[in-house]
Amino acid sequence: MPRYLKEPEFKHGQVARTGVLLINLGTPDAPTAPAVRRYLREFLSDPRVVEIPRLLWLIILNLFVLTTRPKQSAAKYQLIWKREGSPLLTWTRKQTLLLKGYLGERGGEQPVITFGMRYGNPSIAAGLDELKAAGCDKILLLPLYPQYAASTTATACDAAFAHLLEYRNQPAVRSIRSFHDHPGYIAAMAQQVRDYWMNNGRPEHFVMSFHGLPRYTLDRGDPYFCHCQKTARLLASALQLEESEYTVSFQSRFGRARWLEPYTASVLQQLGKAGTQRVDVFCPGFVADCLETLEEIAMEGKQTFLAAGGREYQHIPCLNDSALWIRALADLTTQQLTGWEHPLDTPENRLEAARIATSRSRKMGAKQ
Ligand SMILES: C=CC1=C(C)c2cc3[nH]c(cc4nc(cc5[nH]c(cc1n2)c(C)c5CCC(=O)O)C(CCC(=O)O)=C4C)c(C)c3C=C
Ligand SMILES: [Fe+2]
Ligand SMILES: [Fe+2]
Repeated sequence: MPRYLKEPEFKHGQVARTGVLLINLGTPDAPTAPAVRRYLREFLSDPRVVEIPRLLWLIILNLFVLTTRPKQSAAKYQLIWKREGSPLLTWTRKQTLLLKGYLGERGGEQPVITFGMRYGNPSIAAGLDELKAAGCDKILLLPLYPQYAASTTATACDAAFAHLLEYRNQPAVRSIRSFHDHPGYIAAMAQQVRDYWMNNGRPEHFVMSFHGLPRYTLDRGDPYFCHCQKTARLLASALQLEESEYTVSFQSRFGRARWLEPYTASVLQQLGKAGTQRVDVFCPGFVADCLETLEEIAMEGKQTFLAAGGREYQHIPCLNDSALWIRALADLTTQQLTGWEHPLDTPENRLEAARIATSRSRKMGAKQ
């Protein structure tokens, strides 16, 4: 039964607020095979992620993928797991706290900020419930994927909208579709890379590696590939790189189908074979370091490049908690919230709400 049939949700005297829900992919609860299996089951059962005929895929998923991959992936997660937990979760939590602090420093009315994960914990539903309990009647969804893909951004919004089916008193909702060309995001990445080069010297070749997608997504109209190319072009231009000095590639291929090309592993192999002295790899599509950057790029990528004959390999960390990135997040948020005032959010109504709240708490106090 939908929850709204059971619960009256209208609270008299509650002051309306604005909420921001940061959303990321999610990660297993522990680096163990059972926890990774639970996570992969939820992730890979999403029809937005694997678009092959349902029945066929559920058979493959249950008979082959979930019987072998959890153990292999858990071993990889063990290599990158931190004392506080999964890097993706800890960075997302830190970004949320820093954004709160940053907006707090700007003064004025502050939105309520929290985060939710599309798969695993804490969920998008829990994040929305938290915002609702705080009295938010306007909610901004901010999926932390710079480039739009149906398998990431769209499914994150789907999950949020699906949870709203449970509410009687729904908030107004806005969502950020992509920020692949946002000047603040590009500037933050350019600074991150420049700082790295200042401390560690410059490479002979620079690789920008994005998460891959099946090639059919491009044919079906997903803008992801084009968003990645635009991000790469803007970042290369901010770094004043010539076209011959960098390569754009796609990592994390899953399954046997053709994915977006060139594949990062092939690019690293070719660069190694060509005797490149030093390659630096940066992952603009990930705003937080995670399994795909810390294991696949920093560890596996290095092995691939060195085994092919390359000399030196560096993985440049993702934006994580860098100052310009938190500022970019604050700008993205503020730009969306500006001009979204509630028509009834007048000083008179706020005063009225405060009066109701005060008289109610006085009555409660008298009872005790
Ligand atoms: C940044 C954008 C991402 C896109 C686009 C994306 C598409 C996509 N991914 C898979 C399969 C897997 N991805 C896995 C991990 C993973 N993927 C992203 C981001 C994107 N995925 C992140 C941030 C992570 C890391 C999560 C973490 O816990 O650190 C995994 C799980 C690990 C493994 O077993 O390899 C799978 C599987 C598909 C099929 C897909 C698009 C169709
Ligand atoms: Fe992925
Ligand atoms: Fe991977």
